[in-house]
Amino acid sequence: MATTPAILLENLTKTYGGFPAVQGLNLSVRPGEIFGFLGANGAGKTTTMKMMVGLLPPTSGRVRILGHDVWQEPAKAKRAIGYVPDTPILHELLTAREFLWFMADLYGMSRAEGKARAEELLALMGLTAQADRLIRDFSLGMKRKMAIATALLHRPRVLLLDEVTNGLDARAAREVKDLVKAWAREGVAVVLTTHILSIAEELSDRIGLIHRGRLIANGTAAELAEQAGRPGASLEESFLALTGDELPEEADPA
Ligand SMILES: Nc1ncnc2c1ncn2[C@@H]1O[C@H](COP(=O)(O)OP(=O)(O)OP(=O)(O)O)[C@@H](O)[C@H]1O
Repeated sequence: MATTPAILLENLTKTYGGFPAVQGLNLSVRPGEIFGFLGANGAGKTTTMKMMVGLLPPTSGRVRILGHDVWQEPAKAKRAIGYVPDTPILHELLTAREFLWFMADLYGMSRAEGKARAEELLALMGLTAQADRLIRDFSLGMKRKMAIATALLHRPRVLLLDEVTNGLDARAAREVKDLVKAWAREGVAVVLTTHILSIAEELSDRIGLIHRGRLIANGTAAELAEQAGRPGASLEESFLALTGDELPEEADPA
């Protein structure tokens, strides 16, 4: 029997006042798979991510997380999702530790479980020494690490990471990339957007290219080069060729 996809997008469409930001997206991501979602500025990546998390209602189409429709069964779907937004939203007047306790409470974790998980994640993100400082006084990178820790509190099976290495120094970025690989090995499905093509190339099992709201290519970096008509090309060359002015046919959903 085929495994239920971790993430399934069916004909997902979003129109902002007549402007088609995302058009008829079909995509399936397996448990344990890392899917890199690439596209130029304004291509529709963040809009798609927000629809996947249930923050933005689609104009049409649907999103299923482990078989649960994000809009019909929001509690079941959202319990499976960890989301790191491109702009982390944190409670600036709480300390790092307090914020994680607060979020654990919102997830319905017991106080003991929440506290233990908070300590584990503070240590994982290298924030233990800063745990009693106000988030307001954190650097951009430290705030990003807090957003990652928060997304992991409830041990999600699906991780949606929007520009997750933004603001991280080289060592922290390396650590986060290694963590993403380790989570995928444990069966977590990961979708990540990034403008850094080397990150997409290193981490992704499969890469999807969104251009003007449409998924125009989908496959490994080598397959994208084939789809661009340039076998052996680098991901950068394929990206530039595929997102040039001529619109290729829409990619097959995987
Ligand atoms: N709330 C909104 N109202 C109107 N248009 C919007 C809104 N949010 C996004 N858009 C438009 O939808 C398109 C897709 O935007 P989106 O933020 O999804 O792009 P993106 O691929 O994430 O871009 P970037 O790489 O620059 O973050 C853009 O043309 C943008 O201007």
